[in-house]
Amino acid sequence: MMKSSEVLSLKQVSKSFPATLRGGQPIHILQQVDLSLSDSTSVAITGRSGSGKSTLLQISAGLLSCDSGQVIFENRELSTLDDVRLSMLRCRRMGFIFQSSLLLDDFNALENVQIPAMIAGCSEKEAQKRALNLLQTVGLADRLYHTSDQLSGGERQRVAIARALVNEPAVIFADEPTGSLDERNAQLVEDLLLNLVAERKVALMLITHNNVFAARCDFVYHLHNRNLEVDA
Ligand SMILES: Nc1ncnc2c1ncn2[C@@H]1O[C@H](COP(=O)(O)OP(=O)(O)OP(=O)(O)O)[C@@H](O)[C@H]1O
Repeated sequence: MMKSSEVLSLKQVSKSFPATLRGGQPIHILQQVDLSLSDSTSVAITGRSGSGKSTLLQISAGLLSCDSGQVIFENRELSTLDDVRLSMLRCRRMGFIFQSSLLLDDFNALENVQIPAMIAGCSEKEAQKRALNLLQTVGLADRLYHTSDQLSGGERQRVAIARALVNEPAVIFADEPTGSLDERNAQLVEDLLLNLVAERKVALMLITHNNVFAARCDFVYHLHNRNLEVDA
């Protein structure tokens, strides 16, 4: 078996949000959280609504800063990077999938996948080649020229998966990727994501309320009382 290497590591990460009401107390969301994520590995984070799952994902991706602790991504501590470097790192090394696919309305499926590759520095030809290949992988070879409004919810989410992979990221952050899908499409997206982790040696951080999907991941953590507990 091939040895996997660490892609992302959180060390003693804490985060509070300031009180929104005058005189109120800050809300402590995360307290000294440790987490490690390696390539070809999937980690699911579950927890009740408001427990801090999305906050944890945003901190892991450098979209939000933590109050204390370290977030180390491919040997770089995110807090040491300026906004431009952080954006380039996100664009080139991280893929994102959210509950809603967030496709660009004025562009077709092929362009939606191709554009992030061009932003990352690929030539138009190379970007199109990658996009075509990925859209075939997610079963959308016959939907290349459909715009967002001409695609079903499940198809849009599969375009979002192809888009997340186009720059060959080290990690995919998926926040409730099946949350708005019916059972059949959710199953399709689950299978696709987990197969891609194995095939493309990518790491997956999955936030989900779906315990069955979570249980298919290599590790399952439950966010409770501001920290991660191993799900028994
Ligand atoms: N910018 C902010 N300012 C103040 N409070 C915030 C902010 N962002 C999130 N929160 C609060 O932090 C808590 C955790 O939010 P978060 O979105 O991380 O939870 P979650 O576990 O992902 O929830 P859900 O499952 O409902 O999506 C919530 O109580 C939320 O109201």
